[in-house]
Amino acid sequence: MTVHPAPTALWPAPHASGAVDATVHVPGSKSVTNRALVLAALASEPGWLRRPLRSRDTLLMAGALRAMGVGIEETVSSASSVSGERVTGEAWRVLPTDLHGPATVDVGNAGTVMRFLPPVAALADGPIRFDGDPRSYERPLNGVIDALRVLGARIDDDGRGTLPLTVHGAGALDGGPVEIDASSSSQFVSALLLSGPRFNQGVEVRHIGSTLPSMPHIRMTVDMLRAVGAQVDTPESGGEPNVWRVTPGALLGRDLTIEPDLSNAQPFLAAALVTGGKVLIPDWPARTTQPGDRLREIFTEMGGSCELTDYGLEFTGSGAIHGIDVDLGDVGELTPGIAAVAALADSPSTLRGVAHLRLHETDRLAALTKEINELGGDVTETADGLHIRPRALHGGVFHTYEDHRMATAGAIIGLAVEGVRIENVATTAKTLPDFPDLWTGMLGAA
Ligand SMILES: O=C(O)C1=C[C@@H](OP(=O)(O)O)[C@@H](O)[C@H](O)C1
Ligand SMILES: C=C(OP(=O)(O)O)C(=O)O
Repeated sequence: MTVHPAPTALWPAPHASGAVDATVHVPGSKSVTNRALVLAALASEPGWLRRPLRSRDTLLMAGALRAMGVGIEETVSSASSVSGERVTGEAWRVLPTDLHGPATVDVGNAGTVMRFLPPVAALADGPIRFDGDPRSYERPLNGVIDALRVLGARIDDDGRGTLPLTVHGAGALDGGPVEIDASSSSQFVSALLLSGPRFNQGVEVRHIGSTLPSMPHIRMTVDMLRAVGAQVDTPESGGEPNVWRVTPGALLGRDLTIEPDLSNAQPFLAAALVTGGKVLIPDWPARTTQPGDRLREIFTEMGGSCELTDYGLEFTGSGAIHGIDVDLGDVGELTPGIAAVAALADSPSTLRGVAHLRLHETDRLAALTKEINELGGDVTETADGLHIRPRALHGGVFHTYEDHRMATAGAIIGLAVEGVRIENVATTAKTLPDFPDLWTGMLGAA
């Protein structure tokens, strides 16, 4: 069993003594696993998730669905990997049921749980109370709460548009058309679409805000809905801009093998870039809606090169790291890792389009600025991102603010800067509990 440091412990981030050369098996995608759990729970027949991510966010999702009556059995099974190999791993069998309360849901600080489940709870029979970490009280939920009320749900909250709240499920929801401003989180749109097939009239979601972040995650929702038999009309399929329509209907139970989490592959690819080494990520999908796929292009522009084969993605650093000017609005969750690499580059970087990161696990723009600058860096916040002017950095404590991606960003810097100590590396358990072991394993292989 892996022993992780106590939450407040300082983890000495390993310094790379040479170029890394490693194969890293990255566990399943958080975003795919949590969507697959919701869709399987709403289906009209049992389904399978193979190689699901087992982390805090996905266990909270599974726990919440179980609390509403869904059966989720954890077994070990054999399945085909993306590259066609037979691999043995965990599998979850999901047994849908009539959802019911009373139940209490702990969302932790998982955006996917706090946004995707209130619409599910509206379909349950009985009260479902939602609560979570202190930070979950600060993350916006108004888009989901207001929309559900328009669609016919009864919700008790304290009027701030955040947790805690109770959804008084009536066993069914009218559904129909609704307008929302999803500029603070794409998860508002995904949440309403995922449960939409089970609403009496389906749902028509019209986004009326100025910007809409994380479009690949909305495409992931649409693709996964279609894969379980839902009919979804989107702007991309000839519909109106910013309007998504889901037709009411039963969902199929599927047998789904979960892709590796490409955003969690980021620190390992960054290690190849920073050390001028080589990292192979098996099972990188040839086609995916995961935002992490953009790393092939972004990290290539920053100095690396990559080759996608049937086996996976091989990423090679050249020894040089270049700055970048990039809009990350579509792929905001990649920002901390890109900022870390940019702080080590040979030219300045501008990261744009990510104002909504101030409402993520922590205010990521403030946290990255403070922590990189405390190591001697020169980062300034802009209205919608960061300016990063690389400078020689020194060791010190890198605080993580209970944000998994801050911890992995600090580890990237630690590869190149001696004496970086990460506060609470255990926070990576949100999506990648094995991070410390995978990281030292990668370096041990160097
Ligand atoms: O739907 C999803 O699975 C996610 C959507 C994005 O949220 P935002 O649109 O709130 O950034 C992303 O940052 C988050 O990590 C996962
Ligand atoms: C923003 C993130 O998570 P969440 O699903 O909690 O929004 C993230 O993982 O970077």
